[in-house]
Amino acid sequence: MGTVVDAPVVVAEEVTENMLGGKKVTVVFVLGGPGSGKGTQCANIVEHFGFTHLSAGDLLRAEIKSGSENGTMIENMIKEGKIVPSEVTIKLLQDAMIKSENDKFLIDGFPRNEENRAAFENVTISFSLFQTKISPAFVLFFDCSEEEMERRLLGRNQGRVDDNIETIKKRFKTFVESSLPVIEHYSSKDKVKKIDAAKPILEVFEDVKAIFAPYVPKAE
Ligand SMILES: Nc1ncnc2c1ncn2[C@@H]1O[C@H](COP(=O)(O)OP(=O)(O)OP(=O)(O)O)[C@@H](O)[C@H]1O
Ligand SMILES: O=c1ccn([C@@H]2O[C@H](COP(=O)(O)O)[C@@H](O)[C@H]2O)c(=O)[nH]1
Repeated sequence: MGTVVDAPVVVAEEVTENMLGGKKVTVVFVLGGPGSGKGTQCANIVEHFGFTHLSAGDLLRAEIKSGSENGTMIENMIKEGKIVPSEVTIKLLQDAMIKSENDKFLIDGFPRNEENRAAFENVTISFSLFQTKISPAFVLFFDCSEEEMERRLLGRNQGRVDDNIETIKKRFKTFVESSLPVIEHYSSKDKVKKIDAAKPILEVFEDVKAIFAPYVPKAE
């Protein structure tokens, strides 16, 4: 039998807030039901306010395409409207944030349940003798009726495996049971900015613009 050696204890000199890959990051969570218009509005925010858009769903779909060992599991979860284990999604998000040269991120469609939220906020990222925790500046919540969201998803026509009525119903159920509690959590901390997402795209963006006004990029 070999000798058992304890893992070295690394004592962090400092625990910082929202430091990642040597930069101070601003994170906005973009939440709302399936088809509420999160991706559409994130594209507008990127263009006007210089954020980088990280869609958790897009990262998971890219992971399937890449032939990763998690691909089949992720695809099955998406087809069932279920939530992929936190560690998989958080690793994809963190890697994308570290790789990016930007320091302002829209995290779209995550956290999807309380476990996602706690895992993301409690994860301690260590580099050198520093440790960091990341929490959102605020949560942008797109509020829309299921009737309208269903109409939009059935008309989206992007060939997604989950834009069929059977999976859409499951996604709505997951949203109500698992994702709304996340929004309630941040609401209790006064961090939620709610948008009426049933309005036409340009009108929704007018409301979004008012919220992002403090983030206008500096002129070069
Ligand atoms: N305000 C709006 N009014 C009408 N149609 C909209 C509006 N916003 C988005 N759409 C359309 O609805 C569909 C879904 O929008 P989008 O993909 O932005 O939603 P999402 O919330 O990101 O969805 P998912 O969570 O499924 O990825 C798209 O076809 C989009 O063009
Ligand atoms: O954090 C996440 C984000 C997404 N999923 C799974 O992907 C699909 C599609 O997500 P969209 O945001 O609509 O692109 C979603 O229904 C989940 O199955 C996830 O598990 N975790």
